[in-house]
Amino acid sequence: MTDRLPHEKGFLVSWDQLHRDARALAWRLQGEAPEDGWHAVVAITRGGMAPAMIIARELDIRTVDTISVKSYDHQTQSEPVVIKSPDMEIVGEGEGVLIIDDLVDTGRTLEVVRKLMPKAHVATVYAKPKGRAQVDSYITEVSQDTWIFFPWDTALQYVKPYRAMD
Ligand SMILES: O=P(O)(O)OC[C@H]1O[C@H](OP(=O)(O)OP(=O)(O)O)[C@H](O)[C@@H]1O
Ligand code: HPA
Ligand SMILES: [Mg+2]
Repeated sequence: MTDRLPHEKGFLVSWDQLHRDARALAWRLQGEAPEDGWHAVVAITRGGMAPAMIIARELDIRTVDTISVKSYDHQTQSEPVVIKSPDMEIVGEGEGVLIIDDLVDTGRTLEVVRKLMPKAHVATVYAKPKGRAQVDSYITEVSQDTWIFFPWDTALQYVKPYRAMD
């Protein structure tokens, strides 16, 4: 995290916006489905779980699994590691499988996930330029110096009127 902050810009995503963007992604993925459809969704925990649920609902996919990737600080470990895998008997090499995450930033998380399921279709709701090549589908691109604030990390709060800040 320390190498990513501070960011010049902040992009605040509300639950409503996330729902709409995840549904837009589901619509796109429906159009990209193989002939016999997508048969499973794998959410990258934790941020991928909310969009994965919305997409699984829209595409009527009942087989939903998770993969957990832990990213370490540069100084302690340079490679993110998989600390929980999906059921490999179900996902195989990833054929007909959708891998969902909330966003791709540097692409390091997806690099590890792709190694495990090289034939899967990888989709994120948001994408930054550095990691874009790691995703097959996404909805909204933001610049590399933008930090995306997700609704589960934020809260509505009172703000002072402009005049009170003089
Ligand atoms: O493209 P990258 O540079 O690898 O970054 C993107 C990943 O980082 C965030 O997850 P994080 O590891 O912070 O965990 P979380 O989903 O549990 O919040 C985000 O949800 C992506 O999974
Ligand atoms: O822009 C971001 N927002 C939230 N989590 C993240 N993890 C990597 N980049 C981001
Ligand atoms: Mg994540």
